Amino acid sequence: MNIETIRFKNNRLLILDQTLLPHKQEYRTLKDLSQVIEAIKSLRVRGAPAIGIVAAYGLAIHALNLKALKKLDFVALKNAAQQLKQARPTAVNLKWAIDRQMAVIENLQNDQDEMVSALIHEAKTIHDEDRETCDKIGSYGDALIADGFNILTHCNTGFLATGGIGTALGIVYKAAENHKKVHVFVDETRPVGQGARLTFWELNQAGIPATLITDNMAGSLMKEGKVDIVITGADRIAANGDTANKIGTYSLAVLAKAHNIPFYIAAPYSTFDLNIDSGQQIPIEQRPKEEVLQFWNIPSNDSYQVYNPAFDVTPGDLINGIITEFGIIKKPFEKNIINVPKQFNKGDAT
Ligand SMILES: CSC[C@H]1O[C@H](OP(=O)(O)O)[C@H](O)[C@@H]1O
Repeated sequence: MNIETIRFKNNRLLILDQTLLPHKQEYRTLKDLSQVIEAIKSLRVRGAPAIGIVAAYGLAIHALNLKALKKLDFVALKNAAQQLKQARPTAVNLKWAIDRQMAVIENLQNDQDEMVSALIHEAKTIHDEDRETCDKIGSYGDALIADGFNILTHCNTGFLATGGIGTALGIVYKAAENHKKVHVFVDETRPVGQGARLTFWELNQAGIPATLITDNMAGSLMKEGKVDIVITGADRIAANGDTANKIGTYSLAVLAKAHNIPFYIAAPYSTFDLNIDSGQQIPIEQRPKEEVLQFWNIPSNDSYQVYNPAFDVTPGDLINGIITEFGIIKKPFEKNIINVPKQFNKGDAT
């Protein structure tokens, strides 16, 4: 796939504007901090790893702009970092990437040029690492995919959501690359339609067989025995394996359990938040009511009640395993998640 989701060249940050897909492929230059924050909030760029990467570049762009105005100092960058972290509360990759950026300039506060080049370099490193991480997740996850499998997935977890081939969808790409005949049931993923607009588009671009379904069809497909495995992405994973992901993921996990279908999460280790013990502590983003109303062309009204959480939390006991760049983490998650970097050497997928 040679479509670039995020491009940083000659100190310019461009993103493929995902709010226009699949109808238009248009790049948008993000020239300053407010444009980066707007792009993240409005889902022009979205997907846990992708928003972390763009936020990291965004802080570097902000440092360049401040330097040109002779206003660059550590405190100004700390304020900007806080604003970026608040752009979307659930995906921990955003906080993780920004904290990484702030850590690299912690001891460079007296040298503006050093701070700028360190921020640019670290953002590029985060981007390159994610590209490699996606490849590893794809390879480990491919071990779960048999020839002829029907895979059901939710939301978008492909190259549009990451710095590489993707997480859950990256596994589909790897399986296809390894000449496995796979087919994907794509949940449309209301209300924003990341599945219908983005995943369905990615898979058709790649020539991988895909069938678009509405979210309420998943259960009957499973009952008819048409789904071999469910794999989704994640936005934040607690130390006990409880996982926040796009709204509707929990329903899929319950349905998969009821039909004895394997349910896996695919995510980079940067999506784990070991500061929280369980999913109850994961902040869930509440999004504007208009996202639901506009689908039916219902004009917004202050008196209308609309419930629109962007994510839900799937308890670890409904998850068969978590596919990461270190391998597939199995239960007991409480024990195995914290030991991941030590426990898994390359190729130790279990
Ligand atoms: C690899 S992307 C992870 C995650 O991000 C998406 O959320 P959003 O489209 O709101 O950014 C979705 O939950 C994906 O599973």
